Amino acid sequence: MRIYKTKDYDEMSRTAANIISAQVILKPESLLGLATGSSPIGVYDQLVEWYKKGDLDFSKVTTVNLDEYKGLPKENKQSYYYFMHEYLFDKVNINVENTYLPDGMNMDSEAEACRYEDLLASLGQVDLQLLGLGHNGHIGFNEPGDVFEKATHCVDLKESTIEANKRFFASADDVPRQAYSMGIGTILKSKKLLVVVSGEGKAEALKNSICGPVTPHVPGSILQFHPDVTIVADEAALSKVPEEYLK
Ligand SMILES: N[C@@H]1[C@@H](O)[C@H](O)[C@@H](COP(=O)(O)O)O[C@@H]1O
Repeated sequence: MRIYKTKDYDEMSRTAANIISAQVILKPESLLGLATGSSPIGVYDQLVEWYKKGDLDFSKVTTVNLDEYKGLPKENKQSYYYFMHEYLFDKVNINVENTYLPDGMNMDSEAEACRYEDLLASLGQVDLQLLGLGHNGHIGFNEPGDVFEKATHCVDLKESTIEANKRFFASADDVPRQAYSMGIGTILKSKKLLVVVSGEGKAEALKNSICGPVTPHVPGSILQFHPDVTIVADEAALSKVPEEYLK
């Protein structure tokens, strides 16, 4: 596990964007795993800026997203489909036919989970998966629980996640109660994982993910078992991680 400590959110975003840029430059036909939430917005902004300068070409890139709210149509501004278009897909030269997310409007949970997992399998190994970390240690929408979910599944969101994400909605009542998410097993199949974490509010979850026991009660702790993980986090997020882990 490599850990890069940055001064703040902006430096975190630039550092992670550099890693993604290197991936796309070295392998233009990369399969990228993408994430949503406030953590990766700065990364996408930076990638768009470099694209506009002519430094990046996304024309051969394919993308898969970690998760999507169940029940939100694509045109809903809080859907992850909308988010990805707003922050990245509509701003770079990616072929949108090569961008994939779970279909939040498929109400048949089992069918949608199978469809997405099969689709992922058909696309092959993800070269680099970008991840954020939830306040309760979740990755994707894999909430703390008694088992690590292997494959894409429908998740009942925890109250703490609904609370954390309600800032994007008019009220907590508007936050969907369920979501589709890649499983922990799906995420671990990626060649590389790149995790961006910012702010004091994530310090406990990040410490538990890096230094704590590997347990499904802290889904992020599974990162310790992946052979190629890079964590880019700011000082505030790393404030509870002992120095010896940062060498
Ligand atoms: N499903 C997303 C996750 O993929 C994200 O990593 C997490 C953290 O979000 P944020 O970056 O906004 O703190 O929350 C959401 O629930």
